[in-house]
Amino acid sequence: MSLKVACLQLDLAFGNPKKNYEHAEKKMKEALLESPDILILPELFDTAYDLQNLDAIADSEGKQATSFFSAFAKTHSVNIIAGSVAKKTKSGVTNTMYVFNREGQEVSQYNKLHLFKLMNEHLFLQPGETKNIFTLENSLCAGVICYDIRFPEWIRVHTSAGAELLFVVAQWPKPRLAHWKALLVSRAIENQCYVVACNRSGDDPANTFAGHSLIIDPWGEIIAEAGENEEILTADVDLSTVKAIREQIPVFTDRRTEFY
Ligand SMILES: O=C(O)CCC(=O)C(=O)O
Repeated sequence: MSLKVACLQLDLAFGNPKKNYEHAEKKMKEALLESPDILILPELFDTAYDLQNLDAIADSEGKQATSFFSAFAKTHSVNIIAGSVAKKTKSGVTNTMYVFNREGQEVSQYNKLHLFKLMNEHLFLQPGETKNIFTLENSLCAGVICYDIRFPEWIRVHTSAGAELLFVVAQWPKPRLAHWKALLVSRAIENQCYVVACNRSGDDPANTFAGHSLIIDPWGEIIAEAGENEEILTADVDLSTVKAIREQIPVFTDRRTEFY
């Protein structure tokens, strides 16, 4: 089965959820002109990296994200990986990915498991504790957030449970663009899965972001790559190739887990 995915590589306003929602809605409508099956937004698309002000600006219990994306998905009959949002809960703020299907139903919610100390996330955010596997269009998918891609064992937990399509949402800084590409291509090759990775563009007071959202096939070939600026990146992913490659080089059944 072939699915058209559309990564919305957005520039984000620092600490301004209202502006970011308005901009995201405009870009989501623009993306619909290409009739995608799945829209993907970047990490913390609502607040950007304004961690110091999260208490004031984070989305209380994710209510805004849930109502906005659920309605958009249903109205336009499109699946949405709603990037991630800063979700305020009684026990702190989480960096939370929401996923909605075409009917507007929430099919998954995931809190970033690995917090990135280099950008002080651990001082402002609560880490997640559960994995993120869900079904869209009868396909088993997984979703992770930015720094998570440096942990191959975490991705393997998802693909060994059957995920064939991995979504990555990020605010990955430009100085480590080479890592971004190498890590994503490696995750695709070793897990023999599609990787659809949506980064942000632009900068904030402390960082310049890399852009270069990527869509990679299960052989590790980059089938679409964005530039540095805002862009809607689309590609068709044919999930039958996952099965074919997993049969050709059966790494999942060849694993010797008794030794590791
Ligand atoms: O691992 C990296 O180099 C970047 C990670 C990051 O920016 C994040 O998780 O927000």
